[in-house]
Amino acid sequence: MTGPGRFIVIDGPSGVGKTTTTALLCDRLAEGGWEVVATKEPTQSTLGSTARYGTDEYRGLTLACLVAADRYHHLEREIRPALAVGKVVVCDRYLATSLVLQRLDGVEPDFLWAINRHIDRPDLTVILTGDPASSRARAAARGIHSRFHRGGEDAGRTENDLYLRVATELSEAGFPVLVHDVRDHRPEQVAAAIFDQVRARLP
Ligand SMILES: Nc1ncnc2c1ncn2[C@@H]1O[C@H](COP(=O)(O)OP(=O)(O)O)[C@@H](O)[C@H]1O
Ligand SMILES: Cc1cn([C@H]2C[C@H](O)[C@@H](COP(=O)(O)OP(=O)(O)O)O2)c(=O)[nH]c1=O
Repeated sequence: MTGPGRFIVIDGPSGVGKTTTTALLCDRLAEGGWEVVATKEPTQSTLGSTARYGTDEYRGLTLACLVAADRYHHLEREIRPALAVGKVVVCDRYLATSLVLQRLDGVEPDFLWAINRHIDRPDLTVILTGDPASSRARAAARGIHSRFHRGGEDAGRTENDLYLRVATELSEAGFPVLVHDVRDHRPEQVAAAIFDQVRARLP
């Protein structure tokens, strides 16, 4: 339960279109009269910036705990207060990112679940998947600051496959999950498809 508001997460591989989709989805929700908060992880706090720009310095268990700490801070300071007053919170990256990237970093899933045990369960987690070559190329064109996203198409395929596995894992843990393959669809088409699913969960 997340209070009177609704908590929606958009997650998936780097370059797949999370940020673009989040913005378009928020526009549609706002047009529909909902009060919307668009947010992302890592956050812009000191903890979040350290995680986002520190993936060469911080690794494995250290990075896993850092992003989990940023997540709890995010929940306390931003997400829960917005949900408490009935807003729709749309968050770009959340638990699924940790289950994928920290696992690629050698951290055991049990540990990841344990340190994330007290986070809020989103009303819907949307996992975007797509052609790994396209996603990696878009991420590269935009500029890459993360150690996890420097690999080429093969690394992109591994990341994409792991998101599919994590989608199943989240479902089995009781998280409502929607997997959406972006294919060669335009961002507006992706947002429209997701909007219908999100709207069905709104008050
Ligand atoms: N469906 C799409 N088709 C073509 N280009 C896209 C699509 N979605 C996003 N892009 C472009 O790809 C790049 C990465 O998108 P972005 O939303 O930042 O991805 P992410 O947040 O998942 O890393 C951006 O330049 C964006 O304009
Ligand atoms: C939320 C999160 C981020 N991170 C780190 C590593 C990621 O590469 C980075 C995400 O940075 P970000 O700038 O969001 O990447 P992109 O623009 O490609 O979506 O933050 C984790 O390692 N685990 C997490 O759970």
